[in-house]
Amino acid sequence: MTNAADNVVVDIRKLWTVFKNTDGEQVVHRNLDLHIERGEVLSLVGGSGTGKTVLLRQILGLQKPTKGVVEVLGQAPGELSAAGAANVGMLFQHGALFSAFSVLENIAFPLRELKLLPDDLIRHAALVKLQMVGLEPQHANKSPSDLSGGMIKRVALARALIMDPPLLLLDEPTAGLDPEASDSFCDLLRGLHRELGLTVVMVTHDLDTLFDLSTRIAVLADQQVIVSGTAREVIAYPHPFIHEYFLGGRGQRALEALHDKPAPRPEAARAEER
Ligand SMILES: Nc1ncnc2c1ncn2[C@@H]1O[C@H](COP(=O)(O)OP(=O)(O)OP(=O)(O)O)[C@@H](O)[C@H]1O
Repeated sequence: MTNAADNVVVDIRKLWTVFKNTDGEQVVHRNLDLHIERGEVLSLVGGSGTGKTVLLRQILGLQKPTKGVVEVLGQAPGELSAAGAANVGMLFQHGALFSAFSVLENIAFPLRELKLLPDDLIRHAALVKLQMVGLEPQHANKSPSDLSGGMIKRVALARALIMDPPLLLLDEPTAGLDPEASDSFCDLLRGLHRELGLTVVMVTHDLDTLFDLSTRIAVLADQQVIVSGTAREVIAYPHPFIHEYFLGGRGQRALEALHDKPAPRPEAARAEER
């Protein structure tokens, strides 16, 4: 029988994040707990400055907690070996492609940096990922400047997936995309989550993306996760931020769309039913 703890991909316990600035100390996270299980698409929402991006950076190992524990698959992310760092893929908000590199060189970059595989294998792996994100082989030699916003996101996603990470972090995945490109990128993410059995942690301000992809939503306010659950559970929680965020005009419109379709569910739960 599988122990519930074996399924925990991200384990955050009693996390404190404190920055020293000109006005003194700023406490961003106070005793924050968050556990994310295999197969979840966990979305972080919260007001500006509540520490969503800092939390993603801590899961990626780019920033250390002031106090407390952040573990990915049982290890502190900052202490992972180069091969262990392959456990986490990150899609940055603006794609963050290298402009001097071709599409294929961008996708291959993390694998090339590892210096473990010969060039032809790296090229093959990058071409597989190009196809996986819905791009054609003829896009391989293009420069990022020749691509649309939607295509840049796809290339950045292919690069984030090049090492086959079990955990994918998404920072505003649909920001800057028009509604059609945004829907199509959500469809791609949903398909990859299902097919690859990924665990996903996402920060988004876009309510359509939030409701479309999340299996669980965690709300950051008052330096903590004040509630986490399905969209319906979170919206029912009495807190001024939640009221303003979800029940304002924008939230109401997204909610009406939500009522028309079934809630997304974790891939792990679906797999157990098979
Ligand atoms: N390296 C740093 N040094 C000092 N302060 C920082 C640092 N990184 C983040 N902060 C501060 O921590 C707070 C949380 O930042 P963060 O970027 O995580 O917010 P956020 O929830 O992602 O906000 P937004 O939704 O506006 O992007 C902000 O007040 C920010 O100025």
